[in-house]
Amino acid sequence: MSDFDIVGPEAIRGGVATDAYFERTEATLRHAGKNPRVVAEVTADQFPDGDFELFAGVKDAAELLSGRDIDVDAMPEGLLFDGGPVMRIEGDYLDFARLETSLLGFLSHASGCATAALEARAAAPDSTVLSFGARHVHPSIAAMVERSALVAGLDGFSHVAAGEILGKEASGTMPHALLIAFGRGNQAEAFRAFDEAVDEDVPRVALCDTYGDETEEVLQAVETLGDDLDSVRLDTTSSRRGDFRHIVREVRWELDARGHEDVGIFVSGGLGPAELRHLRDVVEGFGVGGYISNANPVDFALDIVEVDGEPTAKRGKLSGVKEVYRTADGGHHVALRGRPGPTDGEALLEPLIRDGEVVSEFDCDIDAAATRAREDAELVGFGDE
Ligand SMILES: O=P(O)(O)OC[C@H]1O[C@H](OP(=O)(O)OP(=O)(O)O)[C@H](O)[C@@H]1O
Repeated sequence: MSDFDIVGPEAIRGGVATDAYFERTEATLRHAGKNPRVVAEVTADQFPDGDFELFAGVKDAAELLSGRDIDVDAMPEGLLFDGGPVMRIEGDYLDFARLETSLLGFLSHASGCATAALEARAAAPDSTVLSFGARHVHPSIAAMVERSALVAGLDGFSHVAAGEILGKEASGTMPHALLIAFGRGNQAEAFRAFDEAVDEDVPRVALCDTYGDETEEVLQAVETLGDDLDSVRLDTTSSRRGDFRHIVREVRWELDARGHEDVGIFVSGGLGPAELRHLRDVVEGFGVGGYISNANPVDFALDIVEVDGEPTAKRGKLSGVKEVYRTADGGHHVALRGRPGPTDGEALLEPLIRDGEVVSEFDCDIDAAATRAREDAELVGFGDE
């Protein structure tokens, strides 16, 4: 026994992280002396249908595709898509055939998590929303989950190692395990020890649902930490939840009644967009886990659409090299490259790789992607009820 069952960066970069049929394809084409010049496009749906999703995973895709003798164009991370290509690769087929498996994995999974995170963001635009879902997925993809959440505009995330990769600090306060380690009836002791132990810049957020009634544990936290208490978190287990909104409002009432209007209320545990809409006016923030980390990957495919300059495609797919456009009214349009697009349309695909190098103007910054996502989501009306 040794090591974890994880496909590592070198296998991905080297193209070993591929489906076996690409190895057979390479062998067959080489045997036949064929290596056509192709254009291939990554698409989910062929035609727009009004169902937008958020594009993510481009930074890792660029890392995978760089250093190859191919040209790549892509939508920047953080734009929304609805039919037509999000990425286009042009080159000799054997230069990228075996990369399809990892390429689609990078884009599909990240875009699925980012889209779910954007649904959460849109459901509570004025609340703090944190990503808590790393615990539900394989640790090797935690940074992908947290990055996708940030691209969607979430305010933070919980995973420490992901934070080191992303250059951002993870946030979090206390689990039930801390309260249980101090023992039933000793919540005040736990809150006090936490306050003494952790750095001053860590918000004092007391978890108030471990053994007793939420209101009682909240009042214990207030009595213990006084003005140092920043917020309380209610993670009431589903079997005891009843009317969660009522519980939250009761806690708010009792805090206010004692002059603690400034103590925020955070909630977590099994929350998705519907729950966020239901609670957003009575809490300051949410921890959202599985709704984001367990999201279905987007069903991207890579299809050859041109061979040696001639349009072609498997049936069900559209032949020819395409452009996608965003119009001023938030429309998403697909048209053949070189044909007129919509008059007020902005072409969305940008050069990503030329001569094997990632083009310096292509922006893979997380914060810039989040800004794009916010603006584009507003333009296309994502999440409007
Ligand atoms: O339900 P999700 O949206 O996926 O949220 C992820 C987790 O965040 C909360 O954990 P907490 O730290 O309170 O859990 P603990 O009981 O392990 O302390 C909640 O109980 C969930 O288990």
